[in-house]
Amino acid sequence: MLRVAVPNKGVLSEPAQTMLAESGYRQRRSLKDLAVYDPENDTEFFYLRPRDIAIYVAAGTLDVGITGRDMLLETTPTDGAGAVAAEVMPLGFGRSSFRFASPADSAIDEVAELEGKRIATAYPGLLQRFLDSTGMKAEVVKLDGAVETACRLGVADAVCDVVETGTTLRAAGLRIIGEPVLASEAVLVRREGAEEIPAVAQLRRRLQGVLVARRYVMLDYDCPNDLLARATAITPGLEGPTVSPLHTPGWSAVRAMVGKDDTNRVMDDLYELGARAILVTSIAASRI
Ligand SMILES: Nc1ncnc2c1ncn2[C@@H]1O[C@H](COP(=O)(O)OP(=O)(O)OP(=O)(O)O)[C@@H](O)[C@H]1O
Ligand SMILES: O=P(O)(O)OC[C@H]1O[C@H](OP(=O)(O)OP(=O)(O)O)[C@H](O)[C@@H]1O
Ligand SMILES: [Mg+2]
Repeated sequence: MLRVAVPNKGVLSEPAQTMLAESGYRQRRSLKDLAVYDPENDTEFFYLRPRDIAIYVAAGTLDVGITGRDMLLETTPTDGAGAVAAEVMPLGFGRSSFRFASPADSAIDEVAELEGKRIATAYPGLLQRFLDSTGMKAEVVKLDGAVETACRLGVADAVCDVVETGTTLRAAGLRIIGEPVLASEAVLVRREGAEEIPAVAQLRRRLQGVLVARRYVMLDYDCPNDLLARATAITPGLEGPTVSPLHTPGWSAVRAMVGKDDTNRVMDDLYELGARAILVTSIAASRI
């Protein structure tokens, strides 16, 4: 049986469950469910705090888990002793960055000026690792959340926190300083060195299938044969586009996968070239 850890709360919880459901796994019906068994896939899902997930996976009590890259690194010991969890694949949601910010009216506007200052964070391990790697000395003030308020209340001179839109920072009168310490997103984690088992390989393929279905669309168009070489250079597809003859002599039908973000540019380019009947359809699921 495969045992999988899923975030039970927070911003990662719902998208993680949606992705697993789209991958064909049964998910919990009620927010109160602590675990769910999916008999069809012989897989049990455990709903745990994202901060704890890498710990269960490193211990080997659960085979794989979904958590944030920042949470994984925060809970990974750096002393080299004992088993650790490692990132297997990024999952494309829960994107955020971990970065420094200081009060907009303060004199601290560069990372180097944090030397000797008090920095509040809910990720003391990540912050300490950054300080050690740069040789900076600063006092790490460990908080549990709502870190943005720490400067206003006088317990810190700056913060190092999770930023997505920056709304929370701005509302607290803070401004970003320096480059991100880490770019994070939800990731699938597995015990480092664990042997590959078929159930994990299947889960990975299914998650990859959802990622592809989300990132690509299917593009169909009709193209005069003398333009085929140029048209298929615009839509190379993954392995290569499917080209079939149209009933009308001198024309072909072309089918290729295209990155979702590129769809309109590609359609414009094809139309200008002379392709017609350009249609886009979404992909519901895939195995690549
Ligand atoms: N606004 C956000 N947008 C995207 N990802 C975020 C956002 N806030 C947090 N995250 C990510 O979600 C993960 C877990 O954060 P979450 O807020 O769920 O846990 P927490 O802060 O430890 O717990 P809680 O907020 O329940 O006290 C982290 O990997 C973090 O990078
Ligand atoms: O840049 P933004 O889009 O504003 O998002 C970032 C905020 O979201 C998270 O807070 P959360 O709601 O998890 O509260 P917490 O600080 O108590 O963890 C994070 O800790 C930031 O505070
Ligand atoms: Mg939070």
